[in-house]
Amino acid sequence: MNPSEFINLPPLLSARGSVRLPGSKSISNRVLLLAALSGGTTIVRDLLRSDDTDRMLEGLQTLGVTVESLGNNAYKVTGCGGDFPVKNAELFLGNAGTAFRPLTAALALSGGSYTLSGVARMHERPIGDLVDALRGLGADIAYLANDGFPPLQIKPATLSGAASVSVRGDVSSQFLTALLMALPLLGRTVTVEVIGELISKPYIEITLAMMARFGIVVLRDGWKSFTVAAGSRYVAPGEIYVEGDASSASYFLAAGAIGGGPVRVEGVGRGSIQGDVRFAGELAKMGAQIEMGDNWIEARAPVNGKLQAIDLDCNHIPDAAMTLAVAALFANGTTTLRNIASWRVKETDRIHAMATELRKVGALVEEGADYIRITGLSSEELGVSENRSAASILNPQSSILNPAAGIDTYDDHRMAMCFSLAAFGNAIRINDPRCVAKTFPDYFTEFAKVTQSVPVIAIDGPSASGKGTVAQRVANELGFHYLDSGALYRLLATAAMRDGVALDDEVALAGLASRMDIVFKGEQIWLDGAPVGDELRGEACAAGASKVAALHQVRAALLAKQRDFRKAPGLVTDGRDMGSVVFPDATLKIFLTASAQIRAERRYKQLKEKGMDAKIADLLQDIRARDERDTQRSAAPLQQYPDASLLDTTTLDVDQAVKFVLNGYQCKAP
Ligand SMILES: Nc1ncnc2c1ncn2[C@@H]1O[C@H](COP(=O)(O)OP(=O)(O)O)[C@@H](O)[C@H]1O
Ligand SMILES: Nc1ccn([C@@H]2O[C@H](COP(=O)(O)OP(=O)(O)O)[C@@H](O)[C@H]2O)c(=O)n1
Repeated sequence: MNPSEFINLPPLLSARGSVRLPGSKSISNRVLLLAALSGGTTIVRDLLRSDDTDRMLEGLQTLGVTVESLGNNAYKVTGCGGDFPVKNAELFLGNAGTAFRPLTAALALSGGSYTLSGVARMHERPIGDLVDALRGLGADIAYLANDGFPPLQIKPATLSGAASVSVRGDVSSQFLTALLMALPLLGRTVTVEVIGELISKPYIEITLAMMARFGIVVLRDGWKSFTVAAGSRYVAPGEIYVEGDASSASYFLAAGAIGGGPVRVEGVGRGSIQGDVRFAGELAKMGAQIEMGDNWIEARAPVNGKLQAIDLDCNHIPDAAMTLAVAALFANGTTTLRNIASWRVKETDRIHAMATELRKVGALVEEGADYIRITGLSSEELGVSENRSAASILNPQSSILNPAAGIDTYDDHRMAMCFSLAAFGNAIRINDPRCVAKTFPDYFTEFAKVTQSVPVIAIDGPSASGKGTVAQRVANELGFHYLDSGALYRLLATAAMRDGVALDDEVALAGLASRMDIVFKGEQIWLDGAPVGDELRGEACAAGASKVAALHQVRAALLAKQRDFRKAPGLVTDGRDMGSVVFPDATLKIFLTASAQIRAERRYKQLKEKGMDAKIADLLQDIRARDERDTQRSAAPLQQYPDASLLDTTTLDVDQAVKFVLNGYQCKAP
């Protein structure tokens, strides 16, 4: 993990498309262990390849189990019938709870000497309740650091023959899962009594369903006790398919609900054994339109475009509930997610992490021991009309996120994936995005495929080529916002001259650039509370602008200010580096030019119309000087980049130029 890495997500306009989900982590790791504990071979298809499943695969291989890759996420596991060939081993299991807990139980009952360790966070995640239960069966397990926490030392033991064992169910359901999966190794009847209210019950359903696929029927009394009968042995099912990950589905379904949709996930559906498919039903309670087939689910925005807050007990969807917390940003009202105490002992303290990061994007959040309450930004507060899409409800200007700071992800894959949804409100930076490798290494690529960012038309070119005129006309035609980026450099030159800052004092100019308070109101521009007059359009100001624009720190200081203009439904912008630096992912890039002579004549006419004095020869000289400076500087020089279309207006009128851009956009628009 490299916390200094980040991914910048552009502001998103809509979501549409379909995603084939990676295999479920919970099912993958259970299947691998059960296949290893079985007699015979199992072909596992659609296995998830991720950090957590890699830890389980490595662990099993270290224990002498043969696992062969068949390609295309298929593996052949040759089971050892519960008797691991390697009797002395050290296992490192990263932060994979679904590997650590079940392996602890299986190894404790298997008669070898093993140490199990993980990353620092794994050593903070409690395991005492499982160890206590295993000790109740006679297992010899010692804590190598702190009591109740990994790392662990397991030694061969004389097992006690106890007919029943109890385990707490209210901290992590993985303790019960681990015990149940290991009990058939004892070869006698044992009953597990659950103490306390069992949390995350759907994960126990997955455990029972998987054990059944491997030939073991667990007798149960509701959620209170579970019995594995004498003579139960795991039998390899031959071939088994891993379902798509239902928790991973939640991000895409929420994207469909927030960004219009339809977004379809393939790999889970009505026939799924994973509890997290019930997330779709909870999203429907927020107003989303949901359709479901045996092996797919599809989500769209509510009919009226607005998600509604909910008050929900999330015991049945502990992981996917995190997605609801971020969806709550886009809902009217206050959402309360209850019964989520288990969030506190996951990859990180998820209640605290979620609260901290949601506040960064402007939400009002209340954090409790086992609940979180989130108030997003309602359309009433923002004056958004009824028929706008849900994505427009979160007004980007209301966001208090400092893009340079970004969203922290706490080495928690779900934090990273959840917060990608916040980009429906505003551009967002996600720190350490590679933590998604825990369960979904290609997440951001897949997310980009089904989301459409707010479109940008970037028009770059030399002075007086007609960029501003064409850009404004195109913006009007499309109903998009318009940014005259040159105005920012002109305003900086104006402010510098006003404050007596030298036009080559890079540090002072960069400071001034980041402090400037700029408001565009139609044709009128305000700088630090005062309207700016026609002097902004004069060549003296333009020459000053071109000088300050050559300074790297100035350009860096103005970068975020320019990107802030990218708002739904779209942006048309003109300048020198719009397509190359400021909006490199622009939908359409145009390099607009004309001969220097024509440009000087146009500028002359333009200045005359404004009643300003000028001479064509002087203007031609100024334009050439500026062209030279703008193209030769090292910071974001003016150039026609290969991905920009050339539009030479020397012999074109404005209407023709506008048509060229509109046609180009129509061909590229999402
Ligand atoms: N294709 C064109 N043909 C003729 N005149 C144009 C054309 N495009 C723009 N103009 C005129 O040239 C002048 C300079 O255009 P402007 O948009 O200010 O250029 P820039 O933003 O590139 O400096 C404006 O008065 C505009 O009406
Ligand atoms: N994106 C931009 C826009 C303007 N600029 C600088 O700011 C100066 C004035 O820009 P402008 O767009 O207002 O100038 P004109 O093209 O309208 O003459 C340019 O000569 C550039 O040096 C820039 O460097 N990058």
